[in-house]
Amino acid sequence: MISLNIEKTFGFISKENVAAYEAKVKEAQDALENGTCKGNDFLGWLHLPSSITKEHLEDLKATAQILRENCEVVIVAGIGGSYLGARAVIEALSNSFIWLQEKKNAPTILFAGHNIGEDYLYELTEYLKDKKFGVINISKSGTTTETALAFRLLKKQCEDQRGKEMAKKVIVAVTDAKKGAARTTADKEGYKSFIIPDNVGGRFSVLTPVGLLPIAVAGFDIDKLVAGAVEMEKACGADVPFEQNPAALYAATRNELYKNGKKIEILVNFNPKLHYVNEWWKQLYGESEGKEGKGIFPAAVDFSTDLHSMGQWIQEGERTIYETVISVEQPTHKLEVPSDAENLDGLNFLAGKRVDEVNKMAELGTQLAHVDGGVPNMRISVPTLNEKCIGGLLYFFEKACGISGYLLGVNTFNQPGVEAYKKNMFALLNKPGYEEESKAIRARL
Ligand SMILES: O=P(O)(O)OC[C@H]1O[C@](O)(CO)[C@@H](O)[C@@H]1O
Repeated sequence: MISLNIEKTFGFISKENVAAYEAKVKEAQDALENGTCKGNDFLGWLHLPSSITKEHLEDLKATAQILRENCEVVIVAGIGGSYLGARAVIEALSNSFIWLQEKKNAPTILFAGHNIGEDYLYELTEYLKDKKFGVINISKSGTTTETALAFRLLKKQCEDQRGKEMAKKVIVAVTDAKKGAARTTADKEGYKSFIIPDNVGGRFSVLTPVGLLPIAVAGFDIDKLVAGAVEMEKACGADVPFEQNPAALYAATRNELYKNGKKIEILVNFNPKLHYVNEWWKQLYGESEGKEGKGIFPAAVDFSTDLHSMGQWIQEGERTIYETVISVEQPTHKLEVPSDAENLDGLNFLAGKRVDEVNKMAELGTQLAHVDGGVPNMRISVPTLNEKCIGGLLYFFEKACGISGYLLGVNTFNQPGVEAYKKNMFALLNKPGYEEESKAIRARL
C-alpha cells in the first residue's frame, strides 16, 4: 500500500502546526461524508471504488473484449478528466516501447480530442488509413469542442473504412445518461454506451468507465485497479485517525506550506512511466483549487530528466516551491550495470549495481540537496507499478484533494474559470447563439 512521509517539511513548517489541522480535517471529512460542503452535488467519487459492482466490471470487460477482438488500434477521444486518467494508468503500466513491438496482446491505444492540432489530426487520420480501428468517445457534457471535432473525423473515417455495421460495433460512447450531443449520437447510431454519473466530475472520473474502459482495452486488470482504490478508500476514511491517514496528512501539510508562502507544488517522479500521472494530478488539483484568487499552483517534473533543465531553478530560484515525490520502491524488471575491463567511461564503481540503485541514490541525493536549498519535501512511496498500487495512488490523491479544497475554503468541485476561453472561441468562430459576443469581441481586436 502507498505511504506518505512528511518529515522533510519540518525544517520549514512545524509538526505542531500540521497537527493543529486535525479538527479542521475532521470537519472536512464530515462535510464530504454528510454532503454539506460546497459543490456537494459532485461527491459521487467519494465512495465510488467500494460501490463498483462485479456486474459493472464484467460489462466493461466484455465491451473491452469486443474492441480487442475487432481492432488493431483504439482511439480514446477525450480531454481533461475525460482523457488524463486513462492515459496516466495506461502509460504507467505499459511497456515504454509498446508501439514498436511487432507482437502485441492488445490494440495500440492512441489519444485524440485533447488538442485542436490540425497536423496531429491529419497525421492520425493518415496513420489510421489502413488500420482496423475503433473509437471510445468520452465526454461528460457531450459537447466539448476538441473532442467533438476529433470524433466527427474519426466516426466518418471508421464508417467509410469499416462500414456502418462494423463501426457500430467498434465505436463506444462514455457520456451523460441523457444530455449532450455524444448521447444523442450514441442513441441514434445504436452504439454501446456507458454512463458517467451526474455526481462525478471529470477530474474525479478515472474509476468510472471514463478510465476503466480504455484501461481494460489496453489489457490491464481493472478488478485489481478498483481493489487498490477500495483499499485506499478505507485507509483514507473519515474514521482513520488524522496522524495515520495519508490523505488527511497530505492535505494538511500542503495547506500549511501554502500558508507559509510555498505557493507552488511540484509533483516529482523518478520514473518516466509516471509522466501522465503528473498530468492527471495537475488537472485534479489545478481545477479543484485554483479559484477565487487562491490555490497552490500544481507543477510537475520528470526526474532525473528535468534535473538537467529545471534542476537549477528548483535548487536556487525563488523559494516559493515545495516538492512531492512519487517514489516507486520496486521496478518491475531487473537490470544490472555491466563491468567493463577497460573502464574507459569510469563507471566501474557502478558495476554489479542495479540501475534502480543508481536512480534511488539520485532520488535521495536530490531530496537532500533540495531540502538544503530551501525546498520542503514530501515523499509518497508506491511499492511497485501495478494496477493495485496505481488504483490506490489515484484514490489517495482524490481524497486528499477533497479535504485540501475544503481547508482552502473553495468549492473544490466546480471549474467556472474554464468557460472564459470557450466563450471567446465560440464568439470568434461565430457559433450560433453567440451573435452579441461575436460583435463585442470583434470590436476589441
Ligand atoms: O467530459 P467533458 O464534458 O468533455 O469535459 C472535459 C473536460 O473539460 C472541462 O469541463 C473543462 O472545460 C473539464 O473539467 C473536463 O474534465
